[in-house]
Amino acid sequence: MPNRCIRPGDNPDLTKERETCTFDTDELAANLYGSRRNLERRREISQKVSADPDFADPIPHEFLSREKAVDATAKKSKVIFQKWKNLVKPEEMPHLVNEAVGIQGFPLALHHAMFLPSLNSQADDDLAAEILPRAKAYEIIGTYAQTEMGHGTNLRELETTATYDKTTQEFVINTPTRKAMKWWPGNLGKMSNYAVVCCQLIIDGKNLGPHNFLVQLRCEKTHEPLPGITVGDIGPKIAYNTTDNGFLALDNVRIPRRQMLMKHAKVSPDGTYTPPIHAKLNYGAMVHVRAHMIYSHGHLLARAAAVATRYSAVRRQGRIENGGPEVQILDYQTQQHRIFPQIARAYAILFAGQEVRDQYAKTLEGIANGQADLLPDLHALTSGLKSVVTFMGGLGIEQCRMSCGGHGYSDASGLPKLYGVQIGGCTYEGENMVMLQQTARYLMKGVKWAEQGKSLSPSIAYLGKKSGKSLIGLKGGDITREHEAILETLEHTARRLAIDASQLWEKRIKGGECKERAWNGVTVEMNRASRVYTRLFMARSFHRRLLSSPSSIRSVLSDLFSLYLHYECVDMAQHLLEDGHCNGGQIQYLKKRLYEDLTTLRPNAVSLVDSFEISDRELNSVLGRRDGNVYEALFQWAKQSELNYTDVLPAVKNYMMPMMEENRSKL
Ligand SMILES: CCCCCCCCCCCCCCC/C=C/C(=O)SCCNC(=O)CCNC(=O)[C@H](O)C(C)(C)COP(=O)(O)OP(=O)(O)OC[C@H]1O[C@@H](n2cnc3c(N)ncnc32)[C@H](O)[C@@H]1OP(=O)(O)O
Ligand SMILES: Cc1cc2nc3c(=O)[nH]c(=O)nc-3n(C[C@H](O)[C@H](O)[C@H](O)COP(=O)(O)OP(=O)(O)OC[C@H]3O[C@@H](n4cnc5c(N)ncnc54)[C@H](O)[C@@H]3O)c2cc1C
Repeated sequence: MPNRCIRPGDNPDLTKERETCTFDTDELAANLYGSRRNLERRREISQKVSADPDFADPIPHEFLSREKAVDATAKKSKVIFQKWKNLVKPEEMPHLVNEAVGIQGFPLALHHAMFLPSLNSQADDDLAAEILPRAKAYEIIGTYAQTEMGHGTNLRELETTATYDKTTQEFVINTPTRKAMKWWPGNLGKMSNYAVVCCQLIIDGKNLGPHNFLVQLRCEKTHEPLPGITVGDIGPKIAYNTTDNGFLALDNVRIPRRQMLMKHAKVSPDGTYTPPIHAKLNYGAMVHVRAHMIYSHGHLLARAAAVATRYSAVRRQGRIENGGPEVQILDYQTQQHRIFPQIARAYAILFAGQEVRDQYAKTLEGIANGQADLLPDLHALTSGLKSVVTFMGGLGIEQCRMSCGGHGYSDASGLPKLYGVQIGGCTYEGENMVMLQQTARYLMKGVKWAEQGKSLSPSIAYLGKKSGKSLIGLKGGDITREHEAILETLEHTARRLAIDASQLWEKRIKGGECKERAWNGVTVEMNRASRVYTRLFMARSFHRRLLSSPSSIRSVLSDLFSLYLHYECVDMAQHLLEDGHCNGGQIQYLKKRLYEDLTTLRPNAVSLVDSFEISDRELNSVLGRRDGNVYEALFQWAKQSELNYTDVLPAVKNYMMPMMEENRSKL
């Protein structure tokens, strides 16, 4: 079967891997990206970006100072949003940005991820008509400023105020304390001249909670901060260092009434407040990013898996049999056990990410027609997915990094940067432990609805089912039946954990604790239930994709799905065993199946990561390059280090040489 990545001059070990491929890599890539046409467009964009001299990097970003890297990124962003803007469709933009600029952020990241979505979904028609065309034409750059130095998670306690002044029909935006300064918003520090700012809405002394307001921060001509505005960059971070995450203080800055985002909640000129149809529609920009970040985080893990798999195919170290040749490290079972589950999880996350994006689009449609009934389900699902996927991705990338040995620690591998970017997602858009509790709240309601025989939405329909005994290992050799047996066991476990957590909570309440304190006493169990609910959704989503896949890739996807299920179950063995639903023998069976899966997938491992269709430029990894010629490339990469510009560094001349000289003269 053809792996279409083979080229003359490639590392022979990698070519051999590609020759053992049992499926059509283009078929799988087309399935992953939605169609042949999408795949071709993806390639076209990659090729055109590589050929465009405006995107050329004289030296890799890794060797640039932060300021120079920000500069290079801004320069390329201008090219994207002027020269390229009309050459790509909106849905192709993330790929173009990844190819051209990389993953550490760019001046318009928050403009796209949150500023435009907030305005689109929350500004009323008048404000939208005025500001959206300007924002879409990049006449202005905006961001989303919500988090403060003192509060990020607990939005109800944000301190920035927007006090309505009826006499002038203006809001007065104010930062009352040091810790009320906005802190963290991406592109706030230096790039944006506007922001959607989240403030407590105060009318006649009454606090009506967090609402969003459009605030101009900088002069459109000079880009200097406007009077009353203190704004700047918060400094270097683990990653995202080409993003100017910023601080902002507002000193009684006045804005017209109509700059409140009033599509849902409204304030009339006389100060009458009309609440939205759903209390949390103001939080819409966060739901937007949570719904989209699942897919982009799947891609980060896919990159790490691609680097680790390809490198492990070209790296030879040690022998499995005495007297045999040095083996490809990919032949070690431990290496396969480290890397193959990351390939499977990356596919699983990408599939789930695509489903949740569709669900988000349907929910938005409903809201546009005045119906927010799909929102609670979406909020629970995106909160759970966001938490599980970012944590899984971080662990996975770190496994991939370690699996590359010493070279994985070098920036040349691209893996440290991937890890830094990925783990940001555990924190932004709601800290993971907090968001899992949002999911748990929904599950607790679901448990009650199921007890009352009420109808349940598809994502929690399992709460209303009855458990049979686990058929894992008992259904014979049919792989389809085995998949179903495992999915049923996962359903049982997710249901059991939710019911157990609900009972623990109730017990504490009956014991005299108030609901909230009782909740805090069971949150570890609540979050467990949320994670398994989410992992069940991911498994179901992968299964749906397998069942709808064309026959040409069904077999390899089925192998991958088997590995995914067996790995997840072994990873969650404690939960499967805890209530006796599964026994020790069944866990042993799952482990045996997992080890078999590693062997089954081995000949297709490189081809499975080739189907992620990540160009060398986008991958930005010396170890993961498609041709596998890593050793020469490593040397060429290191030569670019600024420490190598001279043979004798000033640091050596000024300090080390005199020290050695002094010590020698003492002898
Ligand atoms: C060109 C390229 C374009 C690409 C676009 C895609 C980009 C993707 C990549 C992105 C790049 C990276 C960008 C990173 C940017 C990062 C930005 C940020 O981090 S912005 C700040 C994010 N901050 C947070 O997420 C704060 C977390 N906290 C909260 O969300 C809330 O405080 C809370 C939900 C934890 C609690 O809120 P609270 O008001 O106190 O509510 P309750 O807990 O009491 O809940 C009451 C009720 O409401 C429901 N609820 C809560 N939130 C929502 C919601 N968002 N939607 C629907 N429903 C919600 C909750 O479930 C309760 O329901 P109930 O029925 O009563 O149980
Ligand atoms: C890379 C990056 C980009 C960001 N971009 C933006 C942006 O563009 N715009 C913006 O507004 N913000 C942004 N943020 C801020 C981000 O949204 C917040 O940092 C995040 O929501 C977490 O809030 P926090 O910092 O207040 O954490 P805290 O809430 O202080 O968390 C600290 C600890 O307390 C725990 N904790 C807090 N509350 C609870 C609870 N109720 N139950 C149990 N445990 C709890 C948490 O689990 C965590 O362990 C960004 C942050 C990062 C890292």
